[in-house]
Amino acid sequence: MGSHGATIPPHVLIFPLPVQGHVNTMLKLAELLCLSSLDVTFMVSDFSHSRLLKHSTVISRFEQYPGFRFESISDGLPDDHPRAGEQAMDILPSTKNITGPLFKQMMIEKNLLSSDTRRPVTCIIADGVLSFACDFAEEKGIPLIFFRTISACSFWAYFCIPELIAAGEIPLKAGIGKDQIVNSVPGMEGFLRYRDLPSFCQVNDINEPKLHIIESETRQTTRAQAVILNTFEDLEGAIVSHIRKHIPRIFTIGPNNAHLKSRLAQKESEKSILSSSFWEEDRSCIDWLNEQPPKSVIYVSFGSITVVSRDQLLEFWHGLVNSGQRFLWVMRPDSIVGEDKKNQIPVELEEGTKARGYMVEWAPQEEVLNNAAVGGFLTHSGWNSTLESIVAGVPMICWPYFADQTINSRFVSEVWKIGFDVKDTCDREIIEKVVRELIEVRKNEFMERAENMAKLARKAVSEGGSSYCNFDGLIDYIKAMVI
Ligand SMILES: O=c1ccn([C@@H]2O[C@H](COP(=O)(O)OP(=O)(O)O[C@H]3O[C@H](CO)[C@@H](O)[C@H](O)[C@H]3O)[C@@H](O)[C@H]2O)c(=O)[nH]1
Ligand SMILES: C[C@H]1CC[C@@H]2C(C(=O)O)=CO[C@@H](O)[C@@H]21
Repeated sequence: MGSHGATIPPHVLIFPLPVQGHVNTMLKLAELLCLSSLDVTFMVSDFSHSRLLKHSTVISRFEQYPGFRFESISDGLPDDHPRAGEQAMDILPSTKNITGPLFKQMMIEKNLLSSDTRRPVTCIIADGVLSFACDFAEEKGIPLIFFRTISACSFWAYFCIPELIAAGEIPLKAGIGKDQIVNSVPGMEGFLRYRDLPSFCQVNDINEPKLHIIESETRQTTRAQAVILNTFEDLEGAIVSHIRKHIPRIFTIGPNNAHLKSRLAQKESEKSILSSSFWEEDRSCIDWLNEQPPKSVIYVSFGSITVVSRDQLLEFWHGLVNSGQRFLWVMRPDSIVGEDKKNQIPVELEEGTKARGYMVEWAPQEEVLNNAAVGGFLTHSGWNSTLESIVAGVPMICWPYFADQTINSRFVSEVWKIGFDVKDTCDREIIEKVVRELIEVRKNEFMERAENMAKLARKAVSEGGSSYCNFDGLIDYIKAMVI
């Protein structure tokens, strides 16, 4: 680096779990760091990289930041692995056992990614479920910050797994139903039921590997110098204060999508939404939405991992059609599982869809949620979808599939009161009823609360807001790491 060393910025390596939701939010963090003139290397799996090259705008988007680079590495899974449904969890052992050693080898061979113009990595921001990155950082003396991409409420529930086990609250005792209130997660007494715990905690066998992987990854968060959470104080401050007793240095900087928008607006640079999709976005749905009345459409999407059986699909479909409301439904090509998936669709559903519905394989979701025609979101309660809906002021119907989603949905319905939680059922009568309630019967009440929450989210990421200030603090902290 020679005599210019002092002027060369810090170099941050960002390493997400290679899953759509994680990559989306960490790419937004990457752009935020680039806007603060830091050098950034984004480590992505070969599989995600090829998807991003094919379907997203990341390459053209990041061309404007000379300090940005991609590196790609194997996620340890075969190319034809579904990376969805039941098998989504395979990514944790595969990254630990295969990606971990490859990462170490790459970092050593590439001199910690240094070059004539770049410092060796000065700070690693790793996904909070990639503890192998922390092993490497400790060995080399590189500061490491964990970014756990889930909600604070789900992180805190995971953090309390040892207490939940010690209190005999997991696994569920024989003869006790899933509506049993759980008391070992401080701050959630009284409203958290067993069925709301993150799905990996709802085990029959205490030796279930999923439970222990997630417990171990979560507890190892304390090894980091600091932790980033994609949330904001007005939303989850009370829960974050419990976590701060164990991890004092937490930067709540979210919602990341709104934060990036706010900083870009200040710089008066590129204002469009960064697309980091692994699937081709079908923009025809925006034309369709533009022809619908204000707040009349229920948007349906279950994210990048959820799969449904044909029976479940038909229940949702009947419910939506019978509700008489308009709907835009994202049906990922790989999201229907089971032997009978090619069976014919009943005529009444085809007709109901032609009359009031529109289907795509993947949508520009943030743009959809911000379209004036959208009045509700039937979601799997992935954390990005939840925050994107909050920012857009769109109330939700939650049908959580797995992981953190089961607790996010409880917070949506019982704490923030901006939607319904229909977890564990998708009966057509229930779907029909909640869609009507959200879009018609109790529309004003839900809209008012959702719009208030959206205002708080925007305030958090505006100059002087909690997330805005915390992000400035994060940048100072990363700069102070460079000697
Ligand atoms: O048609 C679509 C559907 C989704 N998205 C985007 O894809 C992302 C999906 O993220 P998320 O809602 O978080 O769902 P998953 O992809 O399922 O996310 C995984 O990662 C999240 C963050 O850790 C967790 O909260 C989830 O439980 C986990 O399944 C969001 O940014 C959406 O805007 C699109 O752009 N178009
Ligand atoms: C595949 C799942 C393993 C854990 C990850 C996660 C988390 O707890 O950080 C949330 O949902 C999934 O994306 C990941």
